[in-house]
Amino acid sequence: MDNVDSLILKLHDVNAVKFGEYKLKSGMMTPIYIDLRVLVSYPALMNQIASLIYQKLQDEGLQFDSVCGVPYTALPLATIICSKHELPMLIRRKEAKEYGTKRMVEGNCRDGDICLIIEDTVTSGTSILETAEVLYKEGLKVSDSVVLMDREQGGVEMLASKGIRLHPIISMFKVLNVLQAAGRIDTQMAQNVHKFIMENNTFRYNIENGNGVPVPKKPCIEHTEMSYAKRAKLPKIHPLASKLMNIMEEKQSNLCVSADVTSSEELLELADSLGSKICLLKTHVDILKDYTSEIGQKLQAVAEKHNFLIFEDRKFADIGNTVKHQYEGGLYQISSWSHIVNAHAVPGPGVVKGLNAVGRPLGRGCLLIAQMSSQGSLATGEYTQATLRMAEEHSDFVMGFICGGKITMRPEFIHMTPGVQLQTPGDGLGQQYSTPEEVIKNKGSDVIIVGRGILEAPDRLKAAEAYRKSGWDGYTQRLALSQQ
Ligand SMILES: O=c1ccn([C@@H]2O[C@H](COP(=O)(O)O)[C@@H](O)[C@H]2O)c(=O)[nH]1
Repeated sequence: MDNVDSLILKLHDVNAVKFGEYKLKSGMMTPIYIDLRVLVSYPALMNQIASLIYQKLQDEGLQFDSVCGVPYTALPLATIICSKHELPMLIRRKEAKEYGTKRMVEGNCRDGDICLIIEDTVTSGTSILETAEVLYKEGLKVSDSVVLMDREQGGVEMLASKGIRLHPIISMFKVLNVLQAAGRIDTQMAQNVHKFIMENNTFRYNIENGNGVPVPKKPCIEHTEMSYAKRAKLPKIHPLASKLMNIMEEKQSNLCVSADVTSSEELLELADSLGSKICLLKTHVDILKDYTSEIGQKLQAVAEKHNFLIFEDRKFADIGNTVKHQYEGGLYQISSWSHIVNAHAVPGPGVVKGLNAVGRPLGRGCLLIAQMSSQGSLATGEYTQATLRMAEEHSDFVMGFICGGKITMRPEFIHMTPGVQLQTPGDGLGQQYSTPEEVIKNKGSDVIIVGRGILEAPDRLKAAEAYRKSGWDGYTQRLALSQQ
């Protein structure tokens, strides 16, 4: 068990994480409450948390002149860190003294100094912002803040809109997964809390200017549709998802061609001839009868020429150590040429950790298979929900999903849907088809994955254009509908 997992269990033991009906600072009722004020009674826990926070600011390479803990819970944590590592500390007063200097900040500081803010729990981010505003009045700058628990309800986005990067250590989804895995809460409870978090974001994006406006008093449950271009700029988006969304907007294409051909020559020819119509090319490299190691490099050159990304549909599904080898080595050396790969969630988070170890240093991304297009697929219901939680916990590498339609309201994740054809309902082998309009406009997916609808057409280029147009029309209509 890693450090964070054991900490979550200890926090649950001391009642710092509780389930029930509680009221937040904003007035919002919540089924999960994080109460870290009890920590002062547990010095060993205080030290463990202070070490984790210090580790985080080291890992992120944060530069600062002083540290300030948001009063009151984070104050002793900041004190432990500053005392142990001999860092200058500032104390923000909550109320001015009636006498003496009447300063709101205690400690020595110079104009222009950078102050790092430490917080215990973030919901909307307003407590950190209030502290930053007091520090600004003293001439200090605040660019970063580290928080132990992020309730994932819009704090990161709200602070980013005010120029403060928030670095969370533990997400609410991590808490739910660890407690569920340890049998401390049941699936029903995990699902209820998950749903509450997803539906109660305190930050609403302003469609007009792409900036956000905090709405701390009123939960935002009506999720407005954002353009791919706006989503590409979100602070928590995976860099590859951002790149893909920019490509989609630029080429007006949400079409991924599934290049299920068996000769390398045909694969390269297909990539080159359809390149201008697509945002993504999906491969099954193991069906090529004549694969050689140059194919990957040649495909990359075509991808650069036409500005699309490559997605090897490898569907990894083994333990972390094995998928690491499968991704990096063997005949295909997939990590060296494919921007995106996908994985089943069935082995548990180890599969993502293994792929992450190879792919993240190379700037690669991963899609989790949350649902499948084939008849009788077992990837439904609780499995899909658990996949979603796994993605949320590993969003530094997981950029989205293979799914039948939108499965999360989080705009950072990209949804890609296979089983798309304009005419046929199925292929007699279990494949089930929907139209681009159904998938993009009605079901809220982002990318259509089309294989035989294009490959078996008499004129592949003409067919690709028909699918591109149909997918793009679905998207523009969806945007228009959400703004009515
Ligand atoms: O659920 C899934 C996951 C992946 N696929 C893949 O997409 C293409 C679909 O090809 P069509 O010719 O358009 O049916 C194919 O490569 C599958 O392996 C899927 O269909 N469903």
